[in-house]
Amino acid sequence: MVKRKRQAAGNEKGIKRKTQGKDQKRSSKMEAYEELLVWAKDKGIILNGVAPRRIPGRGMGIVATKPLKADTTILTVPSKTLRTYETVHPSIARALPKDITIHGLLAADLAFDPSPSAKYRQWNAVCPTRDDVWDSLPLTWDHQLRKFLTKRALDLLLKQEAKFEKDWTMVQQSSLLSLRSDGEEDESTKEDGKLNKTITRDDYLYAWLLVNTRTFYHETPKTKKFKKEDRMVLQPVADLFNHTSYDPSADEKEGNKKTCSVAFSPTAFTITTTRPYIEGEEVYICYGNHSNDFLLIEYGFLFDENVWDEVCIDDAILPLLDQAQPQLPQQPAKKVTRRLNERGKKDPKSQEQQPPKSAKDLLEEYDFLGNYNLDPRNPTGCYRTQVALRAVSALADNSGPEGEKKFRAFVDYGQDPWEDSEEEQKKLNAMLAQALKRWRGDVVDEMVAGLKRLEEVDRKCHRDMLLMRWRQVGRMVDRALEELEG
Ligand SMILES: C[S@@+](CC[C@H](N)C(=O)[O-])C[C@H]1O[C@@H](n2cnc3c(N)ncnc32)[C@H](O)[C@@H]1O
Repeated sequence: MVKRKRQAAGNEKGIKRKTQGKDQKRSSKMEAYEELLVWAKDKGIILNGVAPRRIPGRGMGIVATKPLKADTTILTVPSKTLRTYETVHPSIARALPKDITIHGLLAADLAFDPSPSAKYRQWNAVCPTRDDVWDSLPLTWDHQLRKFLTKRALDLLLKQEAKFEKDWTMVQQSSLLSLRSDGEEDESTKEDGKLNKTITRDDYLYAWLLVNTRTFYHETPKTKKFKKEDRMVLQPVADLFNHTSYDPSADEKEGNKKTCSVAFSPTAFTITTTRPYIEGEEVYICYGNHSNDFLLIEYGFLFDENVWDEVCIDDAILPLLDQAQPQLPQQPAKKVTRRLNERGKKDPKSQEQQPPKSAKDLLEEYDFLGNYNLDPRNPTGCYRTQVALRAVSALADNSGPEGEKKFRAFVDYGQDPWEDSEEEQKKLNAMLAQALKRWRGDVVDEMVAGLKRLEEVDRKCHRDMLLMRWRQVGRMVDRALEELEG
C-alpha cells in the first residue's frame, strides 16, 4: 500500500459515535458493506476466511472469520476491477491536462463521479465520510494548529498541500468546472453520461484525500513510464485492510509479527497470510515503515508504540553548532603580517593562516548538516546526530586546526577517538543530554502547554491528536535522557 492512517482520531470517534444517530449511521454502513460484498463477488473478488467489520477507533477493517493458517491467500482482486488511470471516466480524462498527477486524476474521477448511478456506488458507500476525513487528516484542519505540528509533520503537510493545490488548479482551469457555469455539455460529455459538475474545492479535497489514504503502489510495464509516486491504483475491498507496523527485531512478540504479504501479478492482486490467525482477529497489512509524523499527515492516525517512529531534533542540535565557533590559535605578530612578493601575490611562506572551518561548515561540506533524529531504535540519536556532536566537540576547547583534523579523520577514515575514550564519549552524552533538556523545556513542554490552553479549536479531536503526538515526543526525549545519564 502506498499510504494510510487513523488511531488517535479513532478514540475520539469512538466517543462521538455513541449517540443514537450515529448508531443508525453505523448499521446503515454495515449494510453498505454487505452490498459491497455482493458487488465484489459479482466482480470476481474472492475473500477467503475474512470479512469487513467495524473496528472501534479504526473505521472498517478486515477480520478472520475462521482460523487461518499461514500462507493462506485471503483476498484475490482481479486486475479488471482495479481503479487505475485507465478506468477514469473518459470525459474527465479528456478534460484534464496530460501532466496532471495520477493522484489528481483518480481524485477527479471520484469527485465528478455522478453518484448514486456510478459504476462504483457500492464502493463509494463504504468509504469514510467527509466528517471522518476532516476529523483525522491535518490538511483539512484549522491553520492555527499548524504551529503545533512537529517540524517533520509540518514539512510533510506543506508538501502535501502544494501537491494538492497544483492538482486542484488544473481541475479548476479545466473544462470540467467551466461546464458547470453555463450548464452546457458537449457531445462527448453526453456520450459518457452526466458528470457531477458542481464540485467545490472541499469536494475535490475529500476525493483527493480518499485517494491519498487508499491507494496501493502498482508497478506494471505500463505504469513504469510514470514517476514512482504516480504508480498508484485504487482497489475496492483490499483498501479495507488497516495498517500495522512490523518490528523485524521482535518476531516473537505477539502483534508485532509481519501479518500478510501483498503481491501483484498481471491478472490479480493478492493478500496472503504470513502467520496463523484465530477467528475474530483483525488482519492487517503493512503500509510501510512509517513514523508517526508520516502516519498522522498521510493517514490521520498515530500509533501508541511505533518501532519506526522518529522525531526530528534539529531544533535541539543546530543551536549547539552556532555556539561552536572555532578560534584561531594565538600567533606571533610577525606571522600574520601580510607580505607581497614581486608579482604582487601573497608570499606563500608568509600567508595568513586560514581560520579553521566552523562545525556548521564542516558538517555542510560532508552533507551532515540537519536532519537529526531520535528514534526508539537509536534512543541517543541517529548517526547524523552523533556526527554533529563530534564536530562540535572537535572544534571546542580552542582546538583550532587540530580539531578539524580530528573530525576529518573521523568522517574520512572512520577513526573514532570518542568511542575509544570513555571521557570523550561522556562529554558527547552530556552535550546531547543538555541540548535535549533545553529543547524539551523550550519546545516540547511549551507545545503541550500551548495546546492545553487552546480553547478555540474547531474540533477538539485535532487538538487531542497533537497533544498525543507531543507527549510521545516527550517520552522519546525522556528515554534518551535515561540512556544518556543513566
Ligand atoms: C485504506 S484505509 C483502511 C480502511 C479504513 N479503516 C476504512 O474505514 O475504510 C486507510 C485508513 O484506515 C485507517 N487506519 C488504517 N490503519 C489504522 C490503524 N492501525 N489504526 C487506526 N486507523 C487506521 C486510517 O484512517 C487510514 O487513513
